[in-house]
Amino acid sequence: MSTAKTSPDVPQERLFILREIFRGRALLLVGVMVLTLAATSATLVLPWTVGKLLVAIQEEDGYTRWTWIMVGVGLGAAAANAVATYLLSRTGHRLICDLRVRSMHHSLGLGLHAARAEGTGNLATRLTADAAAVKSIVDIGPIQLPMSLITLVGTLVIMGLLDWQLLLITLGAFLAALGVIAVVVVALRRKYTAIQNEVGSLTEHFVAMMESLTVIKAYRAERAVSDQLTARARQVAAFETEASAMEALMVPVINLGQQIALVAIVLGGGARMVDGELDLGTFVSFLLYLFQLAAPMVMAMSAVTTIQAGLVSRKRFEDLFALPSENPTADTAPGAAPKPVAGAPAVRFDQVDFAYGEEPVLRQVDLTVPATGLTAMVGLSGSGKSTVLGLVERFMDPDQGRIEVFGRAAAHWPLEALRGQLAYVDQASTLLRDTVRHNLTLGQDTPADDAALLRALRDVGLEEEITRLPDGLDTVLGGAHDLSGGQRQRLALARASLSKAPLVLLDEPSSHLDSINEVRLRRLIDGISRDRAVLVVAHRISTVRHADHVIVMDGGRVSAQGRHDDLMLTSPMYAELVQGQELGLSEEPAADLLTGADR
Ligand SMILES: Nc1ncnc2c1ncn2[C@@H]1O[C@H](COP(=O)(O)OP(=O)(O)OP(=O)(O)O)[C@@H](O)[C@H]1O
Repeated sequence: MSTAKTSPDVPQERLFILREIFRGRALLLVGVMVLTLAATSATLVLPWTVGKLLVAIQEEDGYTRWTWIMVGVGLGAAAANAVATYLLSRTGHRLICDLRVRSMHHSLGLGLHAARAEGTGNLATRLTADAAAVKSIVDIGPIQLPMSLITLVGTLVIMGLLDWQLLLITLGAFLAALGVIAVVVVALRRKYTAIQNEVGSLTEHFVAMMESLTVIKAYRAERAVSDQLTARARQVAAFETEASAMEALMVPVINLGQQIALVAIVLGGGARMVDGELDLGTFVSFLLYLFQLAAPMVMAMSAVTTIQAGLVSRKRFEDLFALPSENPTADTAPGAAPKPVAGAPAVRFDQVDFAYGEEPVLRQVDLTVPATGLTAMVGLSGSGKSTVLGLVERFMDPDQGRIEVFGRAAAHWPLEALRGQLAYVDQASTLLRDTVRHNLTLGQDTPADDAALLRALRDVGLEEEITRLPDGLDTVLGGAHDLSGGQRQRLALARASLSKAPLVLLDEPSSHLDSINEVRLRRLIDGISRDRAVLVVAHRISTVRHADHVIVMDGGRVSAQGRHDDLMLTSPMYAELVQGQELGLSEEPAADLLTGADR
């Protein structure tokens, strides 16, 4: 089955943020809870101590003691709150670091199709905006929310104990406000989802455009591209403004509820005080609790809205982790030794069909690449040549048919072992933004020494150019010291030549090479193919003329296979390709230009 178009039913793993941060840290959880409770209790007790202080002042007895108690309670609450917040924040940073590491690890393990579909920018947003939003759940969830809820409930209980009739009046005044807030919270969740998706999409587009900066500048498209990005940024801003409008409703609605309650209580409570049913201390304490009621409500509301945004980001992490990774040991028979079968061809395709989407790209492809020697694959652009290489690498799996690598079904090779048999130069000659040395030794268990690296560079005519770089082999490529297209291609070839892999896959390795370097390349390939298999995709017939075996692709099918001379007689398609190429080419275009040393 093709991994390109199917998304297997991967059970979505829930990410329990709080469970993750407290896993194995029970003591920390207990500590945070005790501190939070202490801070909340102190806040709750404070207005009661004010009442006591008032009475003490009235009775001129013990007010110094109550003043000290008030100061102690206030300082204690502040200290407990600060320590709990610090402990939690420190743990939160660890969680975010773990989440980032897990995201990067999972992104690197994704199949190529899934990674491309998700998009670089969108994946990068997980490390930035999404991680920050999840962190806010940690900062707020275990402290601000419980503290505000405990304070709220505790305040209501104390108010009820002070005077239940006044409490009923208070609740009535706040009821309508809470109804409005519930509706707003639900709507906000939807808005935050839209915002975070749109931010991911904006980042994705921005990264893609920055990667195409050369072309954008060459075609003076900065304004047009900037307009496109601006439209997306405005869409984000529009969503954010709508969310802000909803958030802005919350505090005034709570304040309105509080003011209505205040008027009702001053009227009701005042009348009862005049009648002597209510003493001054209780009335003042009740009023203080009423004023204190709005703060935990606002705190709880702001915690709920921030947590909503964090939960949307948590879902985005869950979605990422649910994307299927490449299966490193798909279908591997237990105990199967990942070794090539002696005497088997390097590659064999048997009736292979493949499609990236609906439209078939390869149809009933049968081909063989011998275990040693040079096999060339030719065909018009879009005929499926790179797709064949991608299937050998198992970047995708075929829809139908069987692919064997060194005598074993590709699907039965553990992925690492399979790719250990292959050296690959992709069409873009991709290099890492890293040193020349790391680029050359990529994937080598024991990195080759400098002498071997320089020899490989000499073989592709790059030794002098690399040693001239400011840090030689340790120069970082891609920043201030970039290479030309042809130099990149030659460096990628040197990397492949340094690999000990028994099968070398080259996707148009000469497209950027001048005639001198093309001759060098041909010699390099001849050398490698003496005792290994080389499968080269090439448009230049000069590269394939000497091949031991030629595969001709046409519209996703193998139209012919054989030696050059035979194909010239039997394959009109091949003959046409060769004639088209020969118009402007001599047999050995620039062999004479090579210096004695090069030869
Ligand atoms: N990642 C992809 N997603 C969808 N379709 C793709 C993808 N890669 C290639 N194709 C399509 O598959 C077909 C074969 O592409 P492929 O790159 O294998 O051809 P090719 O023979 O190597 O072409 P060229 O010589 O131009 O490099 C083309 O029609 C192409 O549009």
